[in-house]
Amino acid sequence: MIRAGIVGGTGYTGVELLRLLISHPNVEIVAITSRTEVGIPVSKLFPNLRGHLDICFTEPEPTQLAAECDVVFFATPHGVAMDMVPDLLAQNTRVIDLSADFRLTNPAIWEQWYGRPHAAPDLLAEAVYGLPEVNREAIRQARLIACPGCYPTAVQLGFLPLLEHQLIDPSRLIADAKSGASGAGRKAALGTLLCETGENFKAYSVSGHRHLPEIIQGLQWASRSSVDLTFVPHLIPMIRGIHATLYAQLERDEVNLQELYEQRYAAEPFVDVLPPGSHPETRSVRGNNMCRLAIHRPSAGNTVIVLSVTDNLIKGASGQAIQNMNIMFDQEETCGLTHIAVIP
Ligand SMILES: NC(=O)C1=CN([C@@H]2O[C@H](COP(=O)(O)OP(=O)(O)OC[C@H]3O[C@@H](n4cnc5c(N)ncnc54)[C@H](OP(=O)(O)O)[C@@H]3O)[C@@H](O)[C@H]2O)C=CC1
Ligand SMILES: CC(=O)N[C@@H](CCC(=O)OP(=O)(O)O)C(=O)O
Repeated sequence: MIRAGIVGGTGYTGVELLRLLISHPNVEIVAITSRTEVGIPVSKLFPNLRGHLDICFTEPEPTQLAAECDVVFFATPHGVAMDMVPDLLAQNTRVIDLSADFRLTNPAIWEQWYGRPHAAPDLLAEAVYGLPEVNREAIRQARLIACPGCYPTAVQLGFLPLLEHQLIDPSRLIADAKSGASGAGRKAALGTLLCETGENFKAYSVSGHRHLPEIIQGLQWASRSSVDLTFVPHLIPMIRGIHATLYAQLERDEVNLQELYEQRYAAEPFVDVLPPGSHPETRSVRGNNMCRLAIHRPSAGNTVIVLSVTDNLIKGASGQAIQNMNIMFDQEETCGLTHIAVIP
């Protein structure tokens, strides 16, 4: 059995980790932390877990977690994991961080976007970016995984095949992305109140979102050249789901793009390339770990449009984290992740 702990168990990615890990046959959840709910049974806060998990929240304490756990998931805001991870690694506990603390390899860029110096810059070179479709072999050996952000997952999976084959102009990429409100987490915030998000639609952080450097870093690894991206996130009045519409300009058109995508992702259990002419829907991935893609080339012109949908809390966060754990601990990669999306 893999003994798993979760730091930040009262948030949305935390409760998704719990829901998914409970149905994993080879995982025992041994610790779940909260600073505010210590001693409270998990099922009191999350009624969906009643009858499935009988443990209480405890303080986030690295020595205790290291003693109890083979792997610790951080489902905490940025800036928390980087203070605790060195202690856990020193005691041979592996770490899967859902926050952005270890996603950017350059500490100066991290400081620029997250507004404080990085507390564990020595670990940035060791951390493995946890996008299995790119880094599977490195993930297998890793002690520390930096799970990709929700937007970066949807955008990178959509652009990768085009960039890996140098088919598009890497200086003219556009990602027009929409997210449900759970992407902002469970903390109380005016902007995610029902009366603020319902029957409303808006762009935000257009002049610069902290996912921009992360997406560019990943796309540059794929293209092995400099990349320029216009990234515009939007908040849509739904709870879960990301829909990214990606635009690129073809520079070579001898390749059948549908076949390229089908071949690139043929062996990937969680990337589904839809038939030509499809329009993927967020509800087709709601509650599951899939990224569904469709490729369009309007009027057979030079503009390629890729549509990419994920559930921000699953392939965009907790499901991808468990996919990484499965790879690290020699489990079947799909173990605990085979739920079918919920419609309606
Ligand atoms: N929501 C999403 O769609 C996605 C989120 N992420 C990332 O995952 C992480 C978690 O996100 P999400 O679940 O939405 O966030 P929430 O705000 O819903 O939950 C945050 C959790 O962290 C705990 N926490 C907050 N501060 C601290 C601290 N200083 N020390 C220890 N625990 C702390 C909180 O518990 P308590 O206050 O009880 O201690 C709470 O359980 C974030 O970094 C987020 O950016 C990544 C991809 C997608
Ligand atoms: C709708 C919404 O607010 N989404 C969040 C991003 C989601 C996320 O959690 O990304 P990180 O892991 O990088 O924090 C935002 O735009 O800040």
